[in-house]
Amino acid sequence: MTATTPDHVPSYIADWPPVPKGPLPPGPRWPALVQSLAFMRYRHSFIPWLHRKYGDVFTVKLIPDGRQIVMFSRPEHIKEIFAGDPEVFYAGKGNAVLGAIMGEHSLLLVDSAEHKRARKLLMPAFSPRALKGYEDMVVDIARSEVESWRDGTTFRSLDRMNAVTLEVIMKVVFGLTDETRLRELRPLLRGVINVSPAVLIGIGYPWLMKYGMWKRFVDNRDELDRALYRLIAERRAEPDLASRTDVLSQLILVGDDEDEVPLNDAELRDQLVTLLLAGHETTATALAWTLHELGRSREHLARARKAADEGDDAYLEAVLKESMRLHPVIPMVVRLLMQPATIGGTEIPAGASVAPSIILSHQENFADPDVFRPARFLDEKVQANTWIPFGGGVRRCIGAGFSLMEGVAVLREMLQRFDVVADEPDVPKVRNITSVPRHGSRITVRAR
Ligand code: HEM
Repeated sequence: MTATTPDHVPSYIADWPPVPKGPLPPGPRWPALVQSLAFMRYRHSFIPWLHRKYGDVFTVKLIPDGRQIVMFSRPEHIKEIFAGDPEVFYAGKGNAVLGAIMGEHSLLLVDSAEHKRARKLLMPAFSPRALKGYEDMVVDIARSEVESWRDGTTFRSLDRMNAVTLEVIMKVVFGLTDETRLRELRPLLRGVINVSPAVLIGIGYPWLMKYGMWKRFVDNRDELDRALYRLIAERRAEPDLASRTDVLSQLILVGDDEDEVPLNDAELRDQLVTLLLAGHETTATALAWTLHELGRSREHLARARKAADEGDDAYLEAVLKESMRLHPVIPMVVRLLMQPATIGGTEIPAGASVAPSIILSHQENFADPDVFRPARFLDEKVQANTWIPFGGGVRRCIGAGFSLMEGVAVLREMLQRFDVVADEPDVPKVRNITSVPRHGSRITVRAR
């Protein structure tokens, strides 16, 4: 906390522009705390309700300081936001609450020149060529998961998909193969992943860190950091570094042959934790929703099974995309305005945020929005800036291609061996920032 920050203001918003006072698009007049609770807990009904009541552009006010977020859902508005000047449309500042976990260098948290540099250094590890290099490892992980399943068993697919995507992060992103190391890291990583919103909000008040769940969080994070710094030092010393195909090895090498300062240890640590938190539960959730949809329809299952048998990855990718449309994992994308900006003819003052609503865009901009129809991503032209599960512009999810590659590999391995049945409908529940299936997307698997 800075010397001038009063005690009741969390440190992560201390350097934000002041909360604007001028007129903004309409929205509820309730206290910020009430709006925040509705927004966080009931977003799948609250946001469509706001849209029905106030129209295409509306404003909500959130804690801790009653700051306004102006929500948009029309493609032409979303386009303007994604194309906005990154010096004005900040994405990182809005994620500052995650700083205590992800670290100050995290790609998700930085803006401006720092973001440009980090993004440039990380991009090669997510290029189509790099993704091809990871695929065999992902297939092995998916295969060994599926081989552990028994005919006729019923389980929460979300839990199994979380286990798969955590293995993928540890082996493909961190490049760990040694079972002892994996055993050491797994609980530390889970401790960071399972951090509760109360811990996150409390992190803005450093004096709290000596107590209870905050102390446990800080101790776990510090132990994880020590393990990660050891891993980075060992990897730097690996004689076969240049030929390794994991993400960490590529991040260590990048910049070496260019006019760019390579990532230092603290930056590498922050990007590893960021990739873990941004890539693990999101992909698992998307897969769990996909299994839910396939499990509910014999017709879609049969078509996807055929695609798995024939190696028709394009169809499996369309299944994933349609599932992510119908069940957005992340509800919205936020940009904090550092200067006033005009979106769709409305001037929004500096200090407010603008946010394309993924939930609304995926409903309002598609025909028969409640129907699960993967073919819309193959036979029909999807209009730009309507399907936005990965955000857009210079901040678009760097792991989008990675997660689709991973999702297709898991579906292919699974569907070649098992059919899935989902007996009960599932509904979204908010878990931190992701919208997971409330009942974990329970499925029964039947050997083919
Ligand atoms: C279904 C899976 C995923 C979903 C739905 C998802 C969604 C998103 C969204 C909405 C954003 C913000 C984009 C914006 O502000 O415009 C984002 C950013 C990001 N995602 Fe993902 N993501 C997924 C998987 C992954 C994976 C697998 C990784 C890495 C292994 C990853 C790493 C990141 C990073 C580092 C950013 C920050 C990018 C930046 O600010 O430049 N994500 N993701």
